[in-house]
Amino acid sequence: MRKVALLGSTGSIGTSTLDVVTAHPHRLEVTALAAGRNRDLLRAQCERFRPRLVSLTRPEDAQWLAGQLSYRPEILHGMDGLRACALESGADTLLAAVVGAAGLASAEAALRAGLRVCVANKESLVVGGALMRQALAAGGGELLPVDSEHAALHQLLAGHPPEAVREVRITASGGPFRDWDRPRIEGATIDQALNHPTWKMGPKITIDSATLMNKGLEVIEAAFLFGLGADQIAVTIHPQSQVHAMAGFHDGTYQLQVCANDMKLPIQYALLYPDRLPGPVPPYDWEAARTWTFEPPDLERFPCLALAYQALAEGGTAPAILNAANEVAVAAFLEGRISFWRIQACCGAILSAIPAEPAHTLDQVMETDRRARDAARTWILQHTQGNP
Ligand SMILES: NC(=O)C1=CN([C@@H]2O[C@H](COP(=O)(O)OP(=O)(O)OC[C@H]3O[C@@H](n4cnc5c(N)ncnc54)[C@H](OP(=O)(O)O)[C@@H]3O)[C@@H](O)[C@H]2O)C=CC1
Ligand SMILES: CC(=O)[C@@H](O)[C@H](O)COP(=O)(O)O
Ligand SMILES: [Mn+2]
Repeated sequence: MRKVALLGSTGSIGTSTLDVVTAHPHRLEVTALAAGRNRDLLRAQCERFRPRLVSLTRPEDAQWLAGQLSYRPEILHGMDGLRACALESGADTLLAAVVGAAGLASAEAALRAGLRVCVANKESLVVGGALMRQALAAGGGELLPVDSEHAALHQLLAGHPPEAVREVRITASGGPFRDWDRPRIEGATIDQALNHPTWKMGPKITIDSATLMNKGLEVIEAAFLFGLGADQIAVTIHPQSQVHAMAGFHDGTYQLQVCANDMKLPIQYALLYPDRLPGPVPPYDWEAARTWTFEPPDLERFPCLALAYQALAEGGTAPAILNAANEVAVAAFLEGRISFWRIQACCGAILSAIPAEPAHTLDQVMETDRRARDAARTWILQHTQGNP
């Protein structure tokens, strides 16, 4: 029986993870659940899964929850609560599904403690990828990707020596603006940007998909997960989201990974690895007629992808700087404070303004994250007085 601490249980990945757990009652058990502010959903999840440790962001919500439950788990809050859920619930597995850099410290701590860490929270690898790998080496546990493209690569690269691989390709749907011209993209509304063509996800990653920053973050994520250089990781636009990644070998051939666009598949892959069991998603329907198309990305209309390659090439804290600027800019866009096009402008400005340094410690990386967030907030104030 695998004992799972689930951080980010109230989100899109979190709820899909609980569907996977429900489908495998003899293999998976929840020992801890952590959420941000959605206390009503967390309360229902607690009654259903009875974790012994629970956490919410705010102390007042933790106190509220304590008065609501029909049993008495330990209820904590804040970053300490996330960390305790990872380390002190008796879990041997962490499913890291918090959104943003807020998920880094708990994922790193779980790796250092030797857990199996299943990472959906790509920002933790972008911000602290080198530190996560050090923690993995020190703890002797496992790091398994949940992001669909990286779970696909994990499957494709298994059994191939690194020297056999010429390149990997991750696919991108292209987002809702794939065939829009630049003036139209510049003025895109919040609702238009949240209208993802193929995946139902949380708001932050959905905006990242619309700018293609999601694919940029995923290029950096792949570099840390698989020890690849920027020149070995390419992006192909595939609007149907059925092929998730490709491995290209030196003889010129490719292997592709195909499955339905349902995150329960990579979640189950990571939780049950190496076992492959029937789960909540039916086998792929090859009897249905399909058309798959592939095209290169357009960096002029989607400059965030180029910024991510730039940050990966600079190395050190550059990916953390880019991620912090992006988190601030996406939040500002979702609050109607900046236009869609300013997301990339803000990210580019902050990446250029703050010099990258070698990333030695978690504290140093988080301090860089704080500085970059402050700089992004200032940039937004300076560039948007009365004009998003
Ligand atoms: N959704 C998807 O299909 C995919 C997502 N990912 C990645 O997985 C991660 C989660 O994405 P997704 O599920 O879509 O996002 P959601 O916005 O749907 O969920 C985010 C979760 O994180 C919680 N949370 C946010 N901030 C904190 C915090 N400071 N402390 C504790 N919990 C917090 C939220 O709690 P609450 O809602 O209670 O406030 C919620 O449970 C992201 O990094 C994303 O990039 C990767 C591939 C696919
Ligand atoms: C499901 C998943 O892994 C997401 O990261 C997805 O890839 C987002 O869609 P885009 O391909 O549009 O970025
Ligand atoms: Mn993905």
